[in-house]
Amino acid sequence: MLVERKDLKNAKRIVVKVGSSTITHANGKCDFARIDKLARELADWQNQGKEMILVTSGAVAVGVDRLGLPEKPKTIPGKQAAAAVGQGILMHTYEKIFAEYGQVVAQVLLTRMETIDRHRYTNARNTFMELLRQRVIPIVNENDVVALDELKIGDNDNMSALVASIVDADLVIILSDVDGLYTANPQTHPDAKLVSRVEEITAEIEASAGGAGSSVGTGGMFTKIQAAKNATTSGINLVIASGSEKDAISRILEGEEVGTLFVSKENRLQFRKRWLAFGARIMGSVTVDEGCEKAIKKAGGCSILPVGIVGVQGDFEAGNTVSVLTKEGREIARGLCHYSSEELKKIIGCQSSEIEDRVGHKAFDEVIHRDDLVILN
Ligand SMILES: Nc1ncnc2c1ncn2[C@@H]1O[C@H](COP(=O)(O)OP(=O)(O)O)[C@@H](O)[C@H]1O
Ligand SMILES: N[C@@H](CCC(=O)OP(=O)(O)O)C(=O)O
Repeated sequence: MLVERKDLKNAKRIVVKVGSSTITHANGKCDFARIDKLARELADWQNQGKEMILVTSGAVAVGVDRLGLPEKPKTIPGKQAAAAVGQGILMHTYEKIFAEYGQVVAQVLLTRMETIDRHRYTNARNTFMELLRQRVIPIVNENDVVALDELKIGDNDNMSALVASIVDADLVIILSDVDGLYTANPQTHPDAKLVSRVEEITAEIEASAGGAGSSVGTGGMFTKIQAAKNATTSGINLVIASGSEKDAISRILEGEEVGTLFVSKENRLQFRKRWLAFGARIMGSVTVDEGCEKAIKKAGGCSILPVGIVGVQGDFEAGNTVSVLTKEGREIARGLCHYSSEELKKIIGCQSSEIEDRVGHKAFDEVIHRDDLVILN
């Protein structure tokens, strides 16, 4: 069933991305009024039980201003130095303003490594989940200071889709200096029309997306379309709207027709399970006993606990995908394993309460959580 605007009211976990142009004035100084409104809206929705995550750009722009540079540096070290200066100012500003609304925030700096390396991916996910559990709003940016060129995500539009997939968000809202996707770049085509709904990202839509419209923006509409593609394929809806539009976040979450909605086609769980079943690289296997086999196969399904495991094969890391085998060696399921093969060998057949003593830490009670488990026919 295709998503309608009113369905966005049900979004529980929401990633909001703001571009440099949204939170800074044209001269690169912080736009406090805008940041204040943003923080107030996010804190208010958080108070109503939603889980909000902010992805914010602006470190370079703010750093350029603080360093008194005439323009954005062209060299990588120049940009990294500006980001190092600006990121602190950005966080200081958010921390102060969110504190006024009684909202605790956390800085999360990510690089592309967190997508490539499943161990880091899992670690990042665990940290996000813990922050959300403690009702903290994570404030995310790329770790520009250390991200090397080839290991850079490069833009926060793609970062917002990535964060949404890491935390299994329901919705991404990208706030920009433009009020959505137009049929052509509105800066060069004044008669271009706003598109309010996109069900399929066609070649024509991709062609209509040009580069950054402002001197501080990075990817323009192009990277927003890339983000929309990633999010919607992963089963996550995405809206692009204007950061200067009054109460844009609230109006979107109330189901109003604001900006452009990119509709997710796939059911998120199905997509993840499909990926697990057919896309992921199988790095090893765990053998389970009959009781465990029955438990994971019954309707609703159970997670795999250490007590049901009788064997571990291969050499894999926490976060890798593994096969689940019967004692006869038949593959009955695949799933994302929370523990490495080395750790698993220490907890075979034991109670979850013993994990910490045997492994030295306990990230999860489950070896494979049922949400990360696909049962094969
Ligand atoms: N088809 C399009 N529809 C809307 N905006 C577009 C389109 N093609 C290019 N753009 C440009 O993309 C800009 C938004 O991207 P950008 O400047 O990077 O903002 P941000 O800092 O929010 O990421 C708009 O101001 C606009 O000039
Ligand atoms: N990480 C960079 C921003 C990169 C980026 O995507 O910028 P923007 O196009 O303004 O969202 C920074 O904080 O300056």
